[in-house]
Formats: sequence, C-alpha cells, structure tokens
Amino acid sequence: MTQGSVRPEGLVVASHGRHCVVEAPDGSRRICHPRGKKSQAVVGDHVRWIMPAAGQGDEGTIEKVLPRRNLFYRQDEIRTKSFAANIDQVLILIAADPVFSESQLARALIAAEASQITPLIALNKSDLVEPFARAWERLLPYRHMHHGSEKPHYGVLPLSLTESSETDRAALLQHLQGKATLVLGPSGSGKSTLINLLVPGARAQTGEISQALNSGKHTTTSTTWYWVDEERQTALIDSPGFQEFGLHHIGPMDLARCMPDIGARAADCKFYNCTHLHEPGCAVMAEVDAEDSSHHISASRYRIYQDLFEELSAGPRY
Ligand SMILES: Nc1nc2c(ncn2[C@@H]2O[C@H](COP(=O)(O)OP(=O)(O)OP(=O)(O)O)[C@@H](O)[C@H]2O)c(=O)[nH]1
Ligand SMILES: [Zn+2]
Repeated sequence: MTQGSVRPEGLVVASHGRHCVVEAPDGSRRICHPRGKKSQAVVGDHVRWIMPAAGQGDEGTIEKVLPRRNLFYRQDEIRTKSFAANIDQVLILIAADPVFSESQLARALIAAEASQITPLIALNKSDLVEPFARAWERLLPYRHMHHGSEKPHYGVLPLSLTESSETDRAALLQHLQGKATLVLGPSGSGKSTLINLLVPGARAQTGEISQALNSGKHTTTSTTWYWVDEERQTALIDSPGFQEFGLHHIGPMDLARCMPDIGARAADCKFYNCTHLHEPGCAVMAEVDAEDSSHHISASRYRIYQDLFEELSAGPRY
C-alpha cells in the first residue's frame, strides 16, 4: 500500500460518530477517520493527518490529536460525551420563553467552571415583555454574583435576536471577536436564529457537511464549528446535549468551588471539610436567603447545590 501524504496541522470542524471533517490551513475540508482509539478527535481538536494516496479513495486519516488546551464535556453514569476542545468561552443561550430551567443553567455553569472556561449567559426574546421580566428576575443571583472583585462573575446579556437583530448582532460580536465560542442552550431558545444571524448560510454549510458525513442520509452532525469572519479568527460551535447535562466527573466536595456564590463563603465554615448541608458553624447556610447581606445566596441556588451534592454522592445505580 502506498503511503498518503502528511498534511500540516488540521482543525476538526465537525464530527459524527467516529468520522470527522478536518479543515486544512487553506480552508479546504475533508472527511477523515481516526487511525485508532488514541486518534479519536472532537470538534476543535488540532490534528496531524494524512491525505489518501492516489487511488485510495478521498477520505483522510487522523494520525494524532495534538495536546488540548481544554475539553468541555458532560458525563452521566455510563459515558463521557465531549462537546468541544480548545474553546475560549461557552455562551449559554436561554430565553424568556420557553421558561428556562435554572438547574440546567447551573449545571452548564458548573461544567464551565470545572474546565476553567469562561461562561457568558444570554437571555433572548426581550421583546416578550412580561415573560422576559420574569426570566430576568430569576437571573438576579447570576447577574449579581461576585467573587471578591467588583466585576460581576458572570456576564449576562439581554437580547432579542429577531426584533432587534442588528443591534444585538453588534453587541454579541463584541463578546465573540477573536474567540472560539461554544453555544449551548435548550430547544427553542434561539440557537439556530443566533447562528444564522452571525454566520449567513450556516444552514447550507451544515447540510453539506452532514450529507458528506452520512453519505446522503438526513441525520444532522452532532457538533459543528462555524467561522464567523473570513479571516477565520472568530468561531461559533453549535452542539446539542444541553438537556442531559451529567456532571459525574465532578466530585461532591468540588461542587462548592464550581459555584462561586457558595464557594466564596466556604472558607469561613467552622469545619474545613464542611459539606454545607447540616454542619454547625456553616457560613454557607448562614447566608441562604439572608436578606440584608452582600453575601446573599439565593434559596434556589442552595437547593440546586443540595440536589447536586446528593446526585454526585450516589454510587452507580447499576
Ligand atoms: N419573540 C422572539 N422570538 C424569537 C427570538 N429569537 C428567536 N425566536 C423564535 O424562537 C423560535 C425558536 O428559535 P430557534 O432559533 O429555532 O431555536 P433553537 O434554540 O435553535 O431550537 P432547537 O432547534 O429546538 O434547538 C423560532 O420560532 C424563532 O423565530 C426573539 O428574539 N424574539
Ligand atoms: Zn459550610
């Protein structure tokens, strides 16, 4: 068998099962297979790859996945699912309608903290006045979360992607410029609207890729990388899987560290190994719904902490 030619570093821009699409520095794209388990790549990976030799088809081979700066993933009791590698931030897109799940939002934020990736929250559909006011109110603990410094811990951005699309496009671009941003959000929050606003023709691109990957079958790729600009400096990564956000890779005792409002108080607990569930002298419990305190922890945030602590402490069910 003749050897194919080794190509310069490539970027994985889509994945479907074991197949993926690799983009060369010149922008050309090709379907690739991993050579073995170790070369199994995810979207955002930089890879060393080989083009097929003449007469050996047109699919390339991934030889090596280069070291990752980070990997954003979720984990349930059985398996790990990767969203993407080497990303700069996670944009969590929720909306005034459908009503968002605070628990899902908290889970995504915890996963981002655990991977040390900056999250940004955007609340869409500000044109739906009353539902928006309610949702904005529910985001109060997130808008006001501080961790020592004056600057809020999380950016929270109001948007109306359909009603004031041009203004919001500009506002969003300020946050996205020069970065690779993973977009996550529940169904109906406006992810497709957002991607089509920033990447005209995204739909067509996805269609082509999924068609190539599945040789014509109408299934969508699981994760896709889109360039926003021609210079290929700003990217959006679209990925499903927000609904079942397992956090089994996080130990219960690491949970407080990944919830900044709770973590900020934990150092003042009487016991160094306080679980903040029942201990005397717990500084966290003292702040739950404390009306006139700057260290206020909302009742809903504390309930999410309790539930997650229990979930992450439980052994495997099988
Ligand atoms: N009123 C209002 N509707 C919006 C806004 N942005 C998006 N929508 C509508 O919300 C609906 C859902 O938007 P999509 O972009 O399809 O949502 P999605 O997150 O991609 O949903 P899935 O494909 O199910 O994951 C569509 O009917 C949009 O037109 C907005 O700012 N205001
Ligand atoms: Zn405590």
